[in-house]
Amino acid sequence: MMVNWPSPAKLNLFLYINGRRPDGYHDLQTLFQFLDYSDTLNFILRQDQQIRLLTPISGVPDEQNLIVRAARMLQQFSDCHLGADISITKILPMGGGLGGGSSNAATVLVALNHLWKCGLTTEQLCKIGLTLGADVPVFIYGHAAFAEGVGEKLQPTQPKEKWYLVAHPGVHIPTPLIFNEPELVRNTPKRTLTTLLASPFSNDCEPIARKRFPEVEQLISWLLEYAPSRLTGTGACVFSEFDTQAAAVDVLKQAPEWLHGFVAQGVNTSPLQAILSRQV
Ligand SMILES: C[C@@](CO)(OP(=O)(O)O)[C@H](O)COP(=O)(O)OP(=O)(O)OC[C@H]1O[C@@H](n2ccc(N)nc2=O)[C@H](O)[C@@H]1O
Ligand SMILES: Nc1ncnc2c1ncn2[C@@H]1O[C@H](COP(=O)(O)OP(=O)(O)O)[C@@H](O)[C@H]1O
Repeated sequence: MMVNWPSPAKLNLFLYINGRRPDGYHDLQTLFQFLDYSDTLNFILRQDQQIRLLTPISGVPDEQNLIVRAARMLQQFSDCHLGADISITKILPMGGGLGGGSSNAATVLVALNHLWKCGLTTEQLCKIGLTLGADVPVFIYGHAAFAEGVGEKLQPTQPKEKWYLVAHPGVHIPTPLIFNEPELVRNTPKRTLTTLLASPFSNDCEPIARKRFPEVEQLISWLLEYAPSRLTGTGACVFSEFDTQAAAVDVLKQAPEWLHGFVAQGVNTSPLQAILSRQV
């Protein structure tokens, strides 16, 4: 039987930038939660070592696609002699701060580690994943988490599983553009998780995204009339939080034509984790 492997989105429920490291990367404190809204991957094993992506993603050459890169990395680190034909049904907007690319890489690492019987531990997979992107480890880890460092120091948490209206302003914000911005606040003091959870949540990247991208400003201003709303990651997506699905759907129904979005629930166990535990 062919198994569908989910590759969920994430939200950064809060994101604070505490400093810049000598290598140029930024030290963060962020709260990751998954969305029950996922791309879907399928794998057909090959007896040769070829990795083929049967459903190329427009604008992303296969050699740069995190799906292909993750599979090759796993082959290298596990000394595996098998290959795979991989296909993806993509529903997550790309470059939107929902972590779709990182999530795809994580699903490939977790699924092929299982299907190829490589036997790598979660820690080993996270180490490989981190070389592909700062957000990959949390998707492998599979639990909502408070993250520090560049996102690799993870501590499980249980934020409330609210309903979200997630909206895309239609602009692409490259992650490096935000991190290279001179006006970015980089000196938010580090706080304990207990303090952070008791304080109002915000995102240090949001003021820059709103200032540089009028579409983001327009979107957040509109949503704030209805519910608490923030940027996720470095953008460009914005999420509004609701206690019920009906309340979120209701606001989406009232939205102007230019607002493109979807409604999904925040979940503390990744849909990928849920499938994996059913496999073993
Ligand atoms: C900040 C977050 C929060 O989730 O933003 P989103 O990308 O999800 O919006 C992520 O950690 C992003 O992770 P990811 O998108 O994987 O970033 P990477 O590919 O590793 O890095 C892209 C570029 O962003 C900058 N970068 C990234 C992460 C970080 N902590 N500090 C940085 O300065 C670096 O210039 C790096 O070359
Ligand atoms: N499988 C993939 N899915 C999405 N994007 C990918 C993939 N492989 C490589 N990329 C590249 O990674 C970039 C960031 O994608 P994504 O992870 O969706 O955004 P973000 O990090 O903003 O949440 C894309 O613009 C694309 O060029």
